[in-house]
Formats: sequence, structure tokens, C-alpha cells
Amino acid sequence: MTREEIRNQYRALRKDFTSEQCIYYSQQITNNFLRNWMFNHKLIHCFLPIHRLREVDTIPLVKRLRRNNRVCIPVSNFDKNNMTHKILDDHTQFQDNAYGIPEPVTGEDVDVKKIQVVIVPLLAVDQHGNRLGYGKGFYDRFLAECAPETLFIGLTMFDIHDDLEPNEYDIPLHYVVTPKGILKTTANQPVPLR
Ligand SMILES: Nc1nc2c(c(=O)[nH]1)N(C=O)[C@@H](CNc1ccc(C(=O)N[C@@H](CCC(=O)O)C(=O)O)cc1)CN2
Ligand SMILES: Nc1ncnc2c1ncn2[C@@H]1O[C@H](COP(=O)(O)OP(=O)(O)OP(=O)(O)O)[C@@H](O)[C@H]1O
Repeated sequence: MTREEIRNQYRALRKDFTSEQCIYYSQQITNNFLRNWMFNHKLIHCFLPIHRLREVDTIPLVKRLRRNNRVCIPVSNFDKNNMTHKILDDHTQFQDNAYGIPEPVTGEDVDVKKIQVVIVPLLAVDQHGNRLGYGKGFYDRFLAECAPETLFIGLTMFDIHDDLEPNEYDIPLHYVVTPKGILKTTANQPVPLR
């Protein structure tokens, strides 16, 4: 199967989820994540979900992580297919962009190099941490800019896919969280966070 065929397959599967299934899987992913990592005094990037596409609901995770960390949320530029990142605070205001992604409209911009953990949305991922998104390269570009010790953690409601052919830009994830548990991929781990 081509990347595009695999992409379409997962898109279709996700569209068939009910909102109850989506909530249930999201809770399991959140619980598995927090059982493994709470982090402390880190700068963490996390996406916010496109509800219409039944993405993992990261809002409870973001709320919990923000208790002991700084969390930044992406703002997407669909002309350049890149993102900037704004720190979440008690006063952050959000607005859905044209693709239904909630984005902060206020808040301090973050230097990409200072981000220590990136929580990545996925359509499909394999045991090596190779991933498939919507195909615009947003996360490929972003992960390439991050400092070498940054930890990349993907979230998916699906099981790990058989090997995906990486393209030249693919940067593998270090961990994947599913409703069933946590997979440490075969990608080289950066130095452990203190
Ligand atoms: N929540 C979230 N934020 C994210 C991503 C993501 O996957 N999830 N992205 C990860 O890279 C970037 C945005 N990428 C996107 C790329 C394409 C489309 C898009 O074409 N949407 C169409 C149809 C999608 C479909 O049917 O599956 C649409 O909204 O009509 C949306 C987001 C950055 N922010
Ligand atoms: N670092 C980069 N520099 C320039 N172009 C890039 C870079 N990364 C990705 N691209 C472009 O983006 C396209 C989409 O890449 P790919 O198929 O890997 O997307 P994806 O990983 O599924 O999507 P996303 O990253 O948005 O979730 C690539 O074909 C390439 O043209």
C-alpha cells in the first residue's frame, strides 16, 4: 500500500468512531501517558484535537501536565505548512482555524529549541516510530527543528502499523501511547530527561 492509501484507510476507520469511542480511547491514552510521565518543570508541546476528525482528545492531558510544567500549543500556518508555538496560561483565548483546530490567539511565543517534549498527533505509526500524518509535513518540519535531546511521543487510538516506509524527511518518534499501553520504539532515545 502507498502512504496515501494507508492514510485514507486510517482516516476512514477514525471517521467511523462514535464520539463515545473517541472519548473512551482518549481517556485510556491519557491515563497510560500520565501513569508513565507527569514531567516536572519541562516545556511541553501538545496539539489540540480536531474533534470533527475524531482525534485524540488531549485537553485533559494538557490540563494535568500544565500543573507542573509549561505547555505550548501550536498555531499552524497553512501557507508555509509550519507552526509557531504559544505558551498556555490562565487567560489564553482560543479560536478554531479554518481546519477546525483550536488555536491560542494570545500568549507568549516559544523558541522551538527550548521545547523538551513534543506530543505528536498521528494517523499511523510503526514500531520504529515512523509516522504518517495528514501529509503536509507540519510535524516533519517541526521535529527537524527541535533540539537533539527533545523527546517525541505520539498518541494514537490504533494499534501499531506494520512497517511504514519512511520518506526522506521522516523523523522517528521515541514513544507511542495507545489505549493498550506504551510502546518504546526502536528509534535512538535522546538523553533521559531529569
Ligand atoms: N490537532 C492537530 N493539529 C495539527 C495537526 C494534526 O494532525 N492534528 N497537524 C499535523 O500535521 C498540522 C495540521 N495539519 C493538517 C493537515 C491537513 C488537514 C486537512 O486537509 N484537513 C481536511 C481533510 C482531512 C480529512 O478528511 O482527513 C479538512 O479539514 O477538511 C488538516 C490539518 C498541525 N496541527
Ligand atoms: N523538513 C522538511 N523540509 C522541507 N519539506 C518537507 C520537510 N518535511 C516534510 N516536507 C514536505 O512535506 C511533505 C509531506 O511529508 P509526509 O508525507 O511525511 O507528511 P506527514 O508526516 O504524513 O504529515 P505531517 O507531518 O503533516 O503529519 C513531504 O513530501 C515533503 O515535501
